Amino acid sequence: MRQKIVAGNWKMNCDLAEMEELLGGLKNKAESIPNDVKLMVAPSYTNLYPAFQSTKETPITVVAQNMHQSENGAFTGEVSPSMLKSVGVETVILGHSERRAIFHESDELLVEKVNTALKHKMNVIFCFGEELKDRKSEKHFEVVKNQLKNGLFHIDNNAWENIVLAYEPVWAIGTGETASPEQAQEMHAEIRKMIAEEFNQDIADKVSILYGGSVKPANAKEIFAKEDVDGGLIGGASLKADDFLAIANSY
Ligand SMILES: O=C[C@H](O)COP(=O)(O)O
Repeated sequence: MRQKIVAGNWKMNCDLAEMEELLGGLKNKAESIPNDVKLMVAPSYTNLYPAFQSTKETPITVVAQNMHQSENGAFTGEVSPSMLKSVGVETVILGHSERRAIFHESDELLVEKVNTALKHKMNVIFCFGEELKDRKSEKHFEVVKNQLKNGLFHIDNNAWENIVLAYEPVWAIGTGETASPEQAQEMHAEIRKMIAEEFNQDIADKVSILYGGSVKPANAKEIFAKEDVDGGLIGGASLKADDFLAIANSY
């Protein structure tokens, strides 16, 4: 049975007071979500420790949106894996399309980040997804395969225990345009096939694959109903407690 996950990526939103209000709304009703759904939130760096403290006795897991690939050193503005772990964070999102596009994170850099995270026994939510031009030219499977091959498929078989995948077609992120449940299912099934070919069927069957891109209370149920979709990585809709909980309750 694969772990179902609904994760909120809060991106560069919420100052401390706003986050506390949002977390308060989630904590009030977090017990209402199905037991087999793991609820995660990814606040900004400055809010990680207060979020961790505030959710200690709740089913909510706090994760980081990014981290540096080095342990420490002269990297102004960066945060290392041990810094994250020291404030209670065990999971990090890597490879988000905004990191790739705006901050020029390459596959090579992601290999380093993945290795560092695994070395520190952290869990990784590895994001990838094609752009609109790739889908229009029917290169979406190829693009996704290359992102996985070049950024993630170097890991050992046993490292898969610490990996969650998040397929996020760039054209669906923050645009209001969602991949159809069929498009999501088609890609997720293909990803599992790629993993079975490169690793083995058992790994492919066990890894959770989340869908991300304009998931909302109105469309979550249909998307989550698909066989190979194991949850969602939610941006905009995770910033409203009721919407985020409604998405988690769509299972
Ligand atoms: O990490 C989350 C994704 O970028 C999806 O964002 P969105 O739900 O606002 O489209």
